[in-house]
Amino acid sequence: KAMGSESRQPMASQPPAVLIIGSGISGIAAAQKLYAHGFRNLKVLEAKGRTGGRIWSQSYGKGFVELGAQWIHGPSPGNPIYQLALKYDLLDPEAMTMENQKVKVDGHLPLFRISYSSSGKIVSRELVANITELYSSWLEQSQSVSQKDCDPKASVGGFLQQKIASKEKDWDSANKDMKLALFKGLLDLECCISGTHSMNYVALCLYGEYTMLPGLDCTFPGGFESIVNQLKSSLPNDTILLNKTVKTVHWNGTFQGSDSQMYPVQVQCEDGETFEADHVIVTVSLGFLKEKASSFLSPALPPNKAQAIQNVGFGTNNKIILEFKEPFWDPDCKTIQLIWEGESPLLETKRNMKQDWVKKIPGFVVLERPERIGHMLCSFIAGDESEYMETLTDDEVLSSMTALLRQFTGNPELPAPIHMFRTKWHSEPYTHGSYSYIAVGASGDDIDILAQPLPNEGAKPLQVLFAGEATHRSFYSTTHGALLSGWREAERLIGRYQELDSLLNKSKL
Ligand SMILES: Cc1cc2nc3c(=O)[nH]c(=O)nc-3n(C[C@H](O)[C@H](O)[C@H](O)COP(=O)(O)OP(=O)(O)OC[C@H]3O[C@@H](n4cnc5c(N)ncnc54)[C@H](O)[C@@H]3O)c2cc1C
Repeated sequence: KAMGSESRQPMASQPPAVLIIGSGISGIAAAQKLYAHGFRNLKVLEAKGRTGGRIWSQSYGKGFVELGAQWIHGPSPGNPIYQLALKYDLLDPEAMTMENQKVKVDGHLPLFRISYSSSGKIVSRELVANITELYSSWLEQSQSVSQKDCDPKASVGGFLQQKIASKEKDWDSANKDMKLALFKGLLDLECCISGTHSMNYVALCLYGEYTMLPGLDCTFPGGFESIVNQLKSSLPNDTILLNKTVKTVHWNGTFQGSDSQMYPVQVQCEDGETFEADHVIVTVSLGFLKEKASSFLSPALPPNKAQAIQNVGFGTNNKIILEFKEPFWDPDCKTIQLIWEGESPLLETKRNMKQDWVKKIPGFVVLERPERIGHMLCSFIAGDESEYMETLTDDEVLSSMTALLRQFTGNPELPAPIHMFRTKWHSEPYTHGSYSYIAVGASGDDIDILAQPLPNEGAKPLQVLFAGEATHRSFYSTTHGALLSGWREAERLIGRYQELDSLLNKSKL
């Protein structure tokens, strides 16, 4: 008998077979919730040799270096990652205080602790503070643009450029160039936050759809992966199959399983192994779907879903993490800003990638817990320059970064870093970028369409379900959005079987 049909057996006598593709936080969260609700015929198929996906904590020294997600964004009661981290006691005491949870950041950029210019000078703190304040207020305005009066072709970059251009006229020539360079750096930083090449790609009308939670961002002393490991520990050991790359999800079919039962879905792996199932939850990244959607599902996705995959944006943000024998920054310094003189957000500059890719780096974050991991600076770089950086050798990146720091600190003798980590999220074939954003031309509905299961109705509904950060309308691009999307799809299945079980019980009365 085909499983998943209206007449299927209740859970207790015939557990539905559920496959989850991907062991990132969304896949693990879906598995954990389903297992907790009695789903015992459950497998997670993961292409890589590790779980966690874009949560990737590399053990180093006596601590961890985060190659993927780093901060709990908005650690407060509304953030499920934070709530779980509290439950499992995974945070430092200061991250658990009420004061921390109440801080309202509202997208305001923290002021960089020290700002160097490309001519090796320290830029006045007052100037940096003024420009950062102005920029943050415009950014806040861009988040509250009314959708009703908004031109659908407008971008956040365009909105900010207009604001800058309108102020530029009043600036005297003495520090006009420095102000423009400061704005350019802040826009480059915004590209890292949004995971895009240019803020001109990010839709203005929907910028406010992303919901920012209160709370001062915090990190996991035992690595972000400690939360994945906690959730994973509730599953039997043989639930997650690593190095199991899914090639095609065949749905709307009739496939015989090894138990001789018939199933509507068959998942075919790259190594030739097949798995039959009643339901598959696809949690692969939007980057992977953009690349592979046409062959990943058979029959192909309905046109509205294929279009939504194209419409929603997905870009690259990478980290370059440098370890120094001794810090050249002050003990209380948490961030270092780089300001490229001569750059302007109002000029479209043609880049010579080989020499100019570093110009996209807005600065550094000083990594916490140096007593465990050494003296580390982490820089971020987004967009085409970031993807170009991935093509360079480690030696090339390291020597460019050393030269960059020597130039900006004005110290040609600055010792070179002793170690470097850098990510290549665009070249990762099972991620193909970093995270999603709402691109110009997309609508919030596109995200909802991405999340819609297939088919939605009929005799065998919910064969293919979709989770992952890009399917969460207000928390896309984050770990909490990913987690909630996994729970959402698990609950969709749980609800379905509760309905069927109650129908069956009624018919027995
Ligand atoms: C550099 C960087 C910094 C970030 N910083 C933060 C941060 O500070 N805070 C925050 O909240 N978020 C941050 N994020 C975003 C966050 O990491 C992601 O939103 C979240 O981890 C995504 O989880 P997911 O389960 O949706 O996807 P993933 O973690 O990508 O999981 C999908 C899984 O599917 C697997 N897969 C793909 N294709 C196949 C296939 N064909 N067969 C089998 N398996 C497959 C992948 O290998 C992967 O393990 C950051 C991301 C990056 C890249």
